[in-house]
Amino acid sequence: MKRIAIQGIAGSFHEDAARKYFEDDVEVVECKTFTTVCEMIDADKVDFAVMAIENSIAGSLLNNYQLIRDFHLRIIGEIYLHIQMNLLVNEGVTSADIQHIHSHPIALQQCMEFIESYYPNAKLHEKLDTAASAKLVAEEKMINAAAIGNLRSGELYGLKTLETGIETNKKNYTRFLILSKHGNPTKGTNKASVCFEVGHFYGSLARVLNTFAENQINLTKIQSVPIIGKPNEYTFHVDIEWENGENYDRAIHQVLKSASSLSILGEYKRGEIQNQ
Ligand SMILES: O=C(O)C(=O)C[C@]1(C(=O)O)C=C[C@@H](O)C=C1
Repeated sequence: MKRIAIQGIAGSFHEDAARKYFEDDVEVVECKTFTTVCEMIDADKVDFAVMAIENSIAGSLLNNYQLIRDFHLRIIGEIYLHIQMNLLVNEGVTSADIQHIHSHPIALQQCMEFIESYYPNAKLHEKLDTAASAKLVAEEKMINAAAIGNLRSGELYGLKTLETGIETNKKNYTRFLILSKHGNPTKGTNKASVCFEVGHFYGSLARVLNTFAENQINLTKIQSVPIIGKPNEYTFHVDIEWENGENYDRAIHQVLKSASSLSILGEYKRGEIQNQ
């Protein structure tokens, strides 16, 4: 059984992602912060980590890009999870009783339309993860509060579901990266995450991007991450996909000539977004 570090506790979406990717062959190691997650891999206390990197509504988790670089972690895979949110309460609690709503900040953001329409006066409480909110509402036997999370967290902590599918946009996906300390060479890779820096002159970024295009490398994401302590300077993180591995190798060799630095954070098999 593989030991997997996640930020959050059992019942969180991170646990779902870990179970789905490793087909339930997991012992989840709960961590309070993403930094602890990275420390656990670094200290060889876990085999892998699962880390959210972006959500289709809330956007990228910029700090996680930084952590992956700081800890020199390898990206060995990815998984997309369709995120459905639910309003969870203790037995006997009705919608009229709800004055407080607890959840992860991104989960609250994903349900803002529902909250503003039905609970405009509720006090929102940001917690470390959705499952921790469900656990808190259950353990404290709150009778004027609800948690927002997945159905499993409700079952796990004994809450009932008052409303289901309360996310604003039904096409709500979170992409999770699978991280390890030592990347194992995998066969059949068709995607890579790389990061690079370019000089401050016109066309420097365009030249790198053109190199990918000229080699038929499909760019699926570009994210600039500020370099701390260097105002107006950025590291560019890109995700790229290819049909032919030779094109990828050639593109990387050519990019090395125009970027001032380049790191390959991982080569892996692209995850599929399953349309619901
Ligand atoms: O709180 C959780 O359950 C998490 O796994 C965190 C998290 C996130 O970081 O975005 C994961 C998926 C959802 O987008 C909402 C919250």
